[in-house]
Amino acid sequence: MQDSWFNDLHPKSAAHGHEMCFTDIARKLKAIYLNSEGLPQDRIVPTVGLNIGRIEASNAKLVFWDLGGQIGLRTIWEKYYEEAHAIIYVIDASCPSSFEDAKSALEKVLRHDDLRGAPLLILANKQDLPNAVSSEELARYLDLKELGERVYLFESVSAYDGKGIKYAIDWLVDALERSKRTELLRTRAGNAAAGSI
Ligand SMILES: Nc1nc2c(ncn2[C@@H]2O[C@H](COP(=O)(O)OP(=O)(O)OP(=O)(O)O)[C@@H](O)[C@H]2O)c(=O)[nH]1
Ligand SMILES: [Mg+2]
Repeated sequence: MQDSWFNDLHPKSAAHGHEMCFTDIARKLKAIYLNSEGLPQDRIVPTVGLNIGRIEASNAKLVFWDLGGQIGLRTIWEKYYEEAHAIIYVIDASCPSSFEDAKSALEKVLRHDDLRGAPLLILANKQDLPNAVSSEELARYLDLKELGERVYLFESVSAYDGKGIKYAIDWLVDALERSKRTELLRTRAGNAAAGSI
């Protein structure tokens, strides 16, 4: 899972959960939406703190909080939940031995009260590799019981060739626009701004 970000004219956020590869996805997003390459692939290292990325997609300004997926860093994630508008969770689809861990970490994310109603985008990354499983297969492997009423999408992507990324982000922008949580967080941000005048 990685992390993400959103803020539009009215603040919008997406927290991202991630299981490897979020940073490369963020790099690809910048390449697609900002015509900028970001860091070269060989300069991307495991994320320890927080990387912040900003893009504009479908007239929404998105702010991504990219968090490290290493086990020892996951306790940091929940500090970002309350203000996140959505969750992007990136899974290395070419590495089935990591799915069990990805599943239990994601279930914990989904059980957290502070993320209630946040749309969930699960990216089955590394589709450029021949052994990667599709988003449908990944959904079957994970067999998430915690989805409840949550709006979610499993999508096959590759941070290397860009496959699926634009579709996934367009879906997320649409989900955010329809989300009650977005409304709630915007109202809260508006009230906080008014209170500080
Ligand atoms: N083949 C392939 N490799 C990828 C892809 N995305 C990321 N990688 C590689 O996978 C490794 C991990 O990528 P990162 O983007 O650092 O993963 P991360 O999720 O940010 O990792 P943490 O920061 O530790 O949470 C790097 O060696 C990347 O080059 C992809 O779509 N295809
Ligand atoms: Mg990273």
